[in-house]
Amino acid sequence: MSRKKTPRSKGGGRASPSSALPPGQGNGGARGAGRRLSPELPPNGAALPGRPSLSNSGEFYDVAFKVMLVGDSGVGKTCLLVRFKDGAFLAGSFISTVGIDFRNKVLTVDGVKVKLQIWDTAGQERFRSVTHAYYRDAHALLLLYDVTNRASFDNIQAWLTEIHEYAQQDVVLMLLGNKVDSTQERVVKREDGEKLAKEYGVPFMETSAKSGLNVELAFTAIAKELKHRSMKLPNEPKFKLHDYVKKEVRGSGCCRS
Ligand SMILES: Nc1nc2c(ncn2[C@@H]2O[C@H](COP(=O)(O)OP(=O)(O)OP(=O)(O)O)[C@@H](O)[C@H]2O)c(=O)[nH]1
Repeated sequence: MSRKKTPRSKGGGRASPSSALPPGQGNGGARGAGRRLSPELPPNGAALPGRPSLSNSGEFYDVAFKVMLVGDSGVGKTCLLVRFKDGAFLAGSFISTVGIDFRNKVLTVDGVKVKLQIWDTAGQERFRSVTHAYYRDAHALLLLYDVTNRASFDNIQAWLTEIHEYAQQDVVLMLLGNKVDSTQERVVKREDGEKLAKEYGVPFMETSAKSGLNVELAFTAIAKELKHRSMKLPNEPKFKLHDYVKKEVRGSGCCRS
């Protein structure tokens, strides 16, 4: 993914929220004005039962969901996505996202191929009107703050207000405190994040796009929840996202990076 994320430079046009791509052509950013997303992502996220689709990376998937990364500028949304998608960390000078961009990744969840179409939004205020339009189609939102930036944590309430205003009522939401590798610069305690998450009833974990801590877990947990919601078998026990996160989450500890 290019660090300079302008709608034009990413491939010739910002994707419209109501625009669309044919099944299996969604990878690689908000390209191709006029192509629509909706056929690929039905409202409940499920693909047609028994008819796996083929993503443009050549991978088959059974269900597809749209996930959005939101939070203040600089909290690490792009880096989190790049870490998850490519296993790499974007170090160096910070170039802010312009508008919105996306990447696809197919995960196997309990034997089911789940495609996540992950939208990376610009955190800067001036792009809010662009990103608001995308909330309504999102099945899940990962809301990030930066543990080294108090303001990004204080702004979480405002983000939640925005989410309640623009996203679907049943959207899957998770709060992430990113950059926990920066132990010296940390100003937001883990307990503060936990308390806020509890107050709003959302699952919480701390992450590091730099070290990779809990990055895979955050996306896997979301994928599991969405898959269980859309494909629950009659006798299957209900998947409990909060419990799963609590059980699986790894602390940053002193030396894990
Ligand atoms: N130490 C550390 N730095 C990080 C981490 N994640 C991101 N960064 C750095 O933080 C800066 C901002 O990261 P981005 O991923 O571009 O932030 P963003 O949230 O996408 O910002 P916008 O595009 O403006 O919304 C970059 O310099 C990254 O290298 C992390 O986990 N640890």
